Amino acid sequence: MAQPPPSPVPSRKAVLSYTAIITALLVGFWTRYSPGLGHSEHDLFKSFRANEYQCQAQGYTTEIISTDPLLILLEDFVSGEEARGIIETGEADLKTSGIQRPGSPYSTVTKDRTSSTFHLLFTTSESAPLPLTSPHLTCLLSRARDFMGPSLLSPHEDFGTPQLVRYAPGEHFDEHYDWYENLQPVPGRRGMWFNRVASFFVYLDDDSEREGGETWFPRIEVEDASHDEGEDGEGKGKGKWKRHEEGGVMFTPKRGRALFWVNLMANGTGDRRVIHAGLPLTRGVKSACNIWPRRFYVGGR
Ligand SMILES: O=C(O)CCC(=O)C(=O)O
Ligand SMILES: [Fe+2]
Repeated sequence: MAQPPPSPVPSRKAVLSYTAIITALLVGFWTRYSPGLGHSEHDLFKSFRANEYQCQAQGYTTEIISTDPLLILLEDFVSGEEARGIIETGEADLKTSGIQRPGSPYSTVTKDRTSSTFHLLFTTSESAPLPLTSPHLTCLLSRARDFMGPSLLSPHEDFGTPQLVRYAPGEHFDEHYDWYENLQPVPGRRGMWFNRVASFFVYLDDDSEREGGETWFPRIEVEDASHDEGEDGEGKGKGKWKRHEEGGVMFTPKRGRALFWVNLMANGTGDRRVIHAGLPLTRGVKSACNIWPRRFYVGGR
């Protein structure tokens, strides 16, 4: 007897295999070619936390300290509630930062400012990665994105992993750059590279006992405040910043205060003028948050 012709309807097994293959291809394509995490801070916020926490509008002020390189001082950039939430999110994971080596987040260190020779960078502070699922952090990141605007941080670029840092008395952070000497691979995205186009350094706590711990930019000069002491003797910086005796400008930590600066020059190379340090904390505690917006490059170093 003749065999019946093969059925034109694919078997159940075949349909399942096709579906599995197509899904794997789609996932692979997404992982490799999707542009950054994009609005991850908004998306994560919306999807996980919308019913639990609403971002509050935050009226902050700005003061341009330097236009070239661009360095801006922000006041009230984070609310007390957000600052407390961010500290709570990261503090259980704080670990001694220790000595950083090449390839680590701070791979570009020069202590003598004239050579680009690698020196070991020393920080005695503690640090912890901050998960993007923290609602307070996502509110801050979305404010940071709006502050930068899409020409400096395009919608498909992101903030990588923000970091909580904490200093105890005697702790400091040597002079360093936040940008990398070489482009870094974007984990999980073959062919995608990044560098830290700018930095936000946000002070998160207030400690009436605190002394020291200023953030110092030795190569950014401001007009000498001593020419204009004013009635309070605080000079033009009004207690927010002042000239360092060895040159450059240093900023006093205060909750809500933040520094924003641009790390990369127009041609994409790191700007050596934004070298900075965390001066030794002599009393109290200092907690802050690093946010490093990433510029993406496709196709290699
Ligand atoms: O502690 C400071 O004032 C600066 C810290 C810093 O620059 C960093 O963590 O990258
Ligand atoms: Fe830094």
